[in-house]
Amino acid sequence: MVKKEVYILSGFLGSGKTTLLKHVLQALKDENKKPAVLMNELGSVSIDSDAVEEDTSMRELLDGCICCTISDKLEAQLQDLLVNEQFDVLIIETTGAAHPVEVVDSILSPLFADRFEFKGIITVVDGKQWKERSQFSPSVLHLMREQIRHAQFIIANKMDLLTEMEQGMFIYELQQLNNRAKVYMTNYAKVSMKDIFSAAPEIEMEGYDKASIGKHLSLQAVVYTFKGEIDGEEFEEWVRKQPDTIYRMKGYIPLKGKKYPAMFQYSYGMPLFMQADMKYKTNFVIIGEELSKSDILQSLQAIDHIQKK
Ligand SMILES: Nc1nc2c(ncn2[C@@H]2O[C@H](COP(=O)(O)OP(=O)(O)OP(=O)(O)O)[C@@H](O)[C@H]2O)c(=O)[nH]1
Repeated sequence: MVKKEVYILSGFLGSGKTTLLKHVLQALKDENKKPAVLMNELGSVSIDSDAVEEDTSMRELLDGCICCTISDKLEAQLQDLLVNEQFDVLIIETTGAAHPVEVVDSILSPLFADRFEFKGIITVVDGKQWKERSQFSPSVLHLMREQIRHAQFIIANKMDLLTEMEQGMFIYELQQLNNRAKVYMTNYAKVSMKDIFSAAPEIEMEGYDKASIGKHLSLQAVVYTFKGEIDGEEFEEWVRKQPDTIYRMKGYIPLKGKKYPAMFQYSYGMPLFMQADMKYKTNFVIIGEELSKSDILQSLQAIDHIQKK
């Protein structure tokens, strides 16, 4: 089955994400590719959905930020799109207050490992907002930096509102934060999408045991598929031993004595087990920075007790 390409549009409130979305949709149509859009708004009413024409499949996640309150709903929406809609490329526009890595995390969910091909995060930065960033709180500043840091493509937008000197400074500062991303200077987010579409996919998840996020992304994903049974205590011990550069783990763990594999969630130090009510594939995804893939796979193999017949 051909995997569907996924792009995440990120960027702080008002930076120009919806403006960019319109260009992206037009460019996809010009290439005869059918887009689908998933939009997330903090409020309970969507304001931007008018940007999407009626012939494009769209789902909306309202009243919450993808990253915290409704990540389960996001997965349900992704399932719904896969089952009910025909499309080639999925664009996820996140709320300006979202951390993009949390969204990548859902795309990399074990549920979708063989359906989606993650192509990258496109972050829009408002040059004027950036210039005046000292007015923002430390946590907002942190979020803006994170959105820039994790992008594969940076749209340095609203250049019309900056002098040439300021533009130079802006690009320099963006590159200080992320020198791996491609940076485009734009007015009204007008960028050649051909360049972005033709870039290599960021994460390949073929064969489940092989997942590498592209050379220029600091995040990595490792995927393991359990083949035998897992002892709960051994697994907890394994989790405790992992480095704190692991931000996220998620998957279905075939615990000894349980009918179905249990759903395991871990984010920023907090582990959580949930009973599943059906048999999911026992894929387990680990996302972080500076991970040793071989150590992770070997240590998981060591607690994966495959029954000998
Ligand atoms: N001057 C100027 N205005 C721009 C530019 N790009 C976008 N805008 C305007 O900035 C405003 C916000 O743009 P949007 O595309 O709605 O931004 P957004 O990131 O989707 O906003 P949220 O959904 O609130 O996060 C709109 O009024 C745009 O017309 C630009 O390059 N220059």
